[in-house]
Amino acid sequence: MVLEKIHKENDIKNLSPEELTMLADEIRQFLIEKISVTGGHLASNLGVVELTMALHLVFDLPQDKLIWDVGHQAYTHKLLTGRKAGFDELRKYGGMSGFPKRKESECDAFDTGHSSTSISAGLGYVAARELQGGSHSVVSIIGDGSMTGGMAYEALNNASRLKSNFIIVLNDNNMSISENVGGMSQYLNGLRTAQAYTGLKKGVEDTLKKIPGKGDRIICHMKRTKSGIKQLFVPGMFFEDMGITYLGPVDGHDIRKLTRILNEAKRVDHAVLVHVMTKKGKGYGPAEENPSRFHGTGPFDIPSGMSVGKKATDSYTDVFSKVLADIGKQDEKVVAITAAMADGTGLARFAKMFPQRFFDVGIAEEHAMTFAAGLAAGGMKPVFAVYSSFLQRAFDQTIHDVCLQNLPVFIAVDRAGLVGSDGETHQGVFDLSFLLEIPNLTVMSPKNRWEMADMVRFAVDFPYPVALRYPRGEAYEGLKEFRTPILYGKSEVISRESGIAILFIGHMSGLGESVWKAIKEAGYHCSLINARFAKPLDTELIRDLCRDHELIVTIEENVLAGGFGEQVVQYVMQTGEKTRVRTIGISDDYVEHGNVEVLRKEVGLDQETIVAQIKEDYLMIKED
Ligand SMILES: Cc1ncc(C[n+]2csc(CCOP(=O)(O)OP(=O)(O)O)c2C)c(N)n1
Ligand SMILES: CC(=O)[C@@H](O)[C@H](O)COP(=O)(O)O
Ligand SMILES: [Mg+2]
Repeated sequence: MVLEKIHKENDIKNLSPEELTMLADEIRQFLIEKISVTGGHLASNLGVVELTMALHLVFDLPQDKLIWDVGHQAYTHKLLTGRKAGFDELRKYGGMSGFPKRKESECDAFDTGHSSTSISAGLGYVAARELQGGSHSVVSIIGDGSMTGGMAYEALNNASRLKSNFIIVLNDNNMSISENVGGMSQYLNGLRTAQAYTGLKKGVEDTLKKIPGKGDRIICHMKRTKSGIKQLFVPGMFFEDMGITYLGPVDGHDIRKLTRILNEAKRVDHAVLVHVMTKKGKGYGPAEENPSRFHGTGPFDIPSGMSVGKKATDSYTDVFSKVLADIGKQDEKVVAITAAMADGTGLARFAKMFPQRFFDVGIAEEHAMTFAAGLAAGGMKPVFAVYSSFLQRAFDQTIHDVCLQNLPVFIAVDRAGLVGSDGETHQGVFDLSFLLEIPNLTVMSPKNRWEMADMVRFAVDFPYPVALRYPRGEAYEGLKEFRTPILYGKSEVISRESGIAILFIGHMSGLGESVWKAIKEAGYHCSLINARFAKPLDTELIRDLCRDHELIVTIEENVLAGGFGEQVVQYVMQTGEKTRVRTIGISDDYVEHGNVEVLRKEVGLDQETIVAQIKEDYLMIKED
């Protein structure tokens, strides 16, 4: 096995050309076997095996810096930098991350998880090198999907003025998670197909050259003109016109060609973009046929590609997807927007049924939010479905474009709460904090699958900005018997007693219910309340609880700072009531990757910890 010769970075440089070919095959086999067990981002990784090998052959790590965009495609990089053993524990709690992590290896130059950051980070590294007089290479590797994100263009705009080498590798597989969209994607397509005209170009150039005295001038003029024919002579004009040298396109599965072009790129004394064409899912039939399905996958059966494990009941996303599609049939004003997450958010169903009213804007959350605001101002009912952690990108637009104008945009905040194996970059644990501070915005969250359906209907018709937050995974099926209509700003009383009150928000329902049962079994009086709205707070109910409860316990899967519980604390303090409030949530830290149940226990969002805390608090209250 050639892979066994790789123990650390740069070991790959000792291999013969034949061994390199064998290594590429072995890496693919290794990734397929490991990911079929642990799950992970398979298709993107299979696509960049040779590209990563070439980068490791040409550059010296850790001195040279490789910056991976998103970072979901860095598995081969991990393998080539001595982390083979980590794949058994990939994305598990305490195990190896699925993304580059500086704390994991000095060969990981920059932490990522969200898209379109690599060119900015690379430029920062270049500026630091210039200021400190270094001579190492800096290489940002960005996919064509990530090139739809605004940050990439902001960075390119800056990169054009560089006076020293900076290499941008554009890994173009013609795919985002789903099919890539938009003008840049079309442009790259054009460059790929222009490749086919190389022979024609050469022929035209040769013929023109033969015109005595004038041929060279004509060619020169054509290269300078703005006309479309220039494309024939200067591929990558878009980049070239910005002052960024364009090299390629090159076959991303040919190690020899890749190393040659990367060495060429190293010699450029300013920013240079190397256009590499790869195949997402390369080397594994089911992933080549359906790269979207294998973009991020759970465990699967290798021969068939079928998922293994139990078929989950409907997730919150499934409920959202079905109800929205249903609403779409009745209300032609409803339009749906995604920032490149049609499958993940469940909007693919709506897209299929109402293609005219569906917009995939690319990985452009900021634009998506303002686009939704425009749609609302123009008389439509926009629903922007977005993962909680990616919504962080659109914070200003939520305030400036949506809420300041009080426009009826429905923000469907998926993956709110702990998401699990993607880790720190993807945990949706900040949205309550950054949404609750925004005037005019209503924030709600459902306790179970039925309430999810009711809330989607409520939110679509709500005439002002509204965010509906719900988690990744199976929708809770408990508390089914409680289904009172959703009333603006009103919570739902599940059990009203005295003494201790448990006030949960959204999917903390199951945990809240079990804590409530345990507290009652321990002999305490205890009320159980489903908050439903994090904003506005149901102040009437809270005031009422304060009359005969000594302790209110809030439970949320969000950071405590600025979260739901803090709003309750603040309100109770302002009323001057003596009731104590204990806030349960995530403390001031990032939560790493791992199974969600394990993570909940780690952060203290589990029955045992909460019950112990309540007993301790209550005892203290009684002693006072
Ligand atoms: C800000 C942000 N929005 C959405 C995502 C989800 N996401 C992860 S990878 C990906 C597609 C990236 O496409 P590309 O860069 O072409 O890489 P490929 O998977 O094709 O290798 C998307 C949309 C993200 N990581 N960050
Ligand atoms: C890398 C990335 O950002 C996405 O692929 C993400 O991992 C998808 O997460 P879900 O599995 O929750 O859809
Ligand atoms: Mg791509």
